[in-house]
Amino acid sequence: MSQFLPDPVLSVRNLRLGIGKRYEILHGISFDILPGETYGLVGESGSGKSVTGLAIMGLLKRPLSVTGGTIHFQDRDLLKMHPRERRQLRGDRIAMVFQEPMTALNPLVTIGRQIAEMFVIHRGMGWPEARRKAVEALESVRVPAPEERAHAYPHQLSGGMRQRVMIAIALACRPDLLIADEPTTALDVTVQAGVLELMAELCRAEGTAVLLVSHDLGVIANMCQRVGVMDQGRLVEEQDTRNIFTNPLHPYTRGLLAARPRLGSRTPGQRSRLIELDEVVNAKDRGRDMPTLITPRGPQLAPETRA
Ligand SMILES: Nc1ncnc2c1ncn2[C@@H]1O[C@H](COP(=O)(O)OP(=O)(O)OP(=O)(O)O)[C@@H](O)[C@H]1O
Repeated sequence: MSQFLPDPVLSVRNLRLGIGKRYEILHGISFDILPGETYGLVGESGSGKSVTGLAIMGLLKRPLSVTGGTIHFQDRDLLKMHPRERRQLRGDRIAMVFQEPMTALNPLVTIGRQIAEMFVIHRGMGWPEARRKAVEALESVRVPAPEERAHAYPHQLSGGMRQRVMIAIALACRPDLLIADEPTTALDVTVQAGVLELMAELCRAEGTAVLLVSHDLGVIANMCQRVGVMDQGRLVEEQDTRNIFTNPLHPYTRGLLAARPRLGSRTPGQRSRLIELDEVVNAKDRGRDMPTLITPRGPQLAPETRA
């Protein structure tokens, strides 16, 4: 790294994933994330964004496995770590927010207890103190009446509230890296912006680096300083976010931008919530606060738009 840049919190080099040796899914991708930076991974469905996040977390499931490359987290090679050490790191220094909180939360355990568990497991607190911290954590993600809500089960909350709980769990131990995989895709468009803004605000306050996986260029434009574009298991372009929208270099990126949904194609209800990407980029250029832009699930590229 240059002498002007801090050491990356995460450094992925030539990462390969496959099903056995025969079928390769990631063909050697490399990227760094700096402390406090939000780095976006964008690409159409099946391009390999989620498996990249899962590989970093050490949560790949068979038949998928890492077949080559390195993943360094604060100078430690995650792939060479003992599984026990890696488990300790997970939830503590590296945390993840998934797309669908219902699959990540335990339906049989109150949300207060699920948050408190983080403090018990990773901070060695007793339950009474951990419960108090859990209520504070609910307060920090702006869940109303946190004392009462701590006794609720996941199914008793709305989708937006459940995602806030997921964020509270993920950020409980103030991780250095948060992996957020389509954190708002399952939510109503009206709820998405609030949850994203909250996540950004909390991460900014703690200096947490974020790997944001999204198919949604609007979300990437709003949230990320740099972006990597994935296509069929390859990172085909990496740029500062503003440049990727004003000067996309790779034909695939140009296709992705050209295929983004336009305002004219939306329903009137959605239109009132949406602002064109160009407006976001222009706002960035003028150095004023960015308008909020959220788009529904992204387009699939037609084969002719590929490189
Ligand atoms: N458990 C699995 N077994 C076999 N192949 C898998 C498995 N999980 C993912 N894949 C394959 O890996 C590739 C990348 O999938 P991945 O889920 O990372 O894509 P993505 O870019 O995150 O897409 P999406 O936005 O739809 O989640 C796809 O070809 C997918 O079919």
